[in-house]
Amino acid sequence: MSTAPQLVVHHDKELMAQAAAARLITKIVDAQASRGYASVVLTGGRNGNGLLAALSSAPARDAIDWGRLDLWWGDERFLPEGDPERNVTQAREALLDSVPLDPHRVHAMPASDGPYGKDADAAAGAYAAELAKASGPENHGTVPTFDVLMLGVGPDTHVASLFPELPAVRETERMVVGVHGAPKPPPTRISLTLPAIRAAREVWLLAAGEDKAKAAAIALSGAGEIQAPAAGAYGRSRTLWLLDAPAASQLPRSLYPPASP
Ligand SMILES: O=C1O[C@H](COP(=O)(O)O)[C@@H](O)[C@H](O)[C@H]1O
Repeated sequence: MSTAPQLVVHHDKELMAQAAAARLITKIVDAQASRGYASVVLTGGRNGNGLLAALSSAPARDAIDWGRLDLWWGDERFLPEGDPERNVTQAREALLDSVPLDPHRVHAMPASDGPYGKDADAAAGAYAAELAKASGPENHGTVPTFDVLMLGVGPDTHVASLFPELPAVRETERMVVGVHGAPKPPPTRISLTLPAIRAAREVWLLAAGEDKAKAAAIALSGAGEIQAPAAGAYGRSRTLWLLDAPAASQLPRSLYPPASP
């Protein structure tokens, strides 16, 4: 069942990143207190990396027990290990290299020079198997019930590597797929599918900057998920759109009324 999107609009992207980082710290600490561990799905892109950089400089970051945190990725650009355009490389630079994570709990998606070579579909299958292995009886299927799954929203409404109208956004069975012919470079990618995204307790969509305004307005105005993949991303218990004012500037007034005088 879909959860209705809730919106939080911050003044600018720096404030949005800091507030989202603080929100994430609280979620992780709460999950670790109640269950012993937390699981988070990271996103690439400017907004996702901005959040990680803000988390890196947040004084409260050490409230997290980094050794009991599982990290997964929503998508990856299928490039060689260490390529500066890989989402995991950027996440390592922004935060991961500076905190004491358990390497066994950092589940990066395969690289194009890894065990599956250039076969993105085989690499996607392997990641699906890794997710299935981590999914216990308390979960709902072949992916763990992530505490928080974050998604950057592209200017074309793509989320993860689910681009409008491409086969990956139509996938209903597989949890992870190889993506071919993506309109944003690189063309070959690996992505969680909408059914995998919807396994998360909370899905947070991050949209900052004027170039995201149209995408946010389309996705939040009843568009279909094939044409606007962001419209199909929701969590089991919460769907949260975290925006800055420029990204919220084209939202219908019913969703984001002007501030009271
Ligand atoms: O290529 C990607 O783009 C999206 C959005 O990135 P942004 O820079 O426009 O915020 C990102 O969410 C995705 O993970 C990434 O692979």
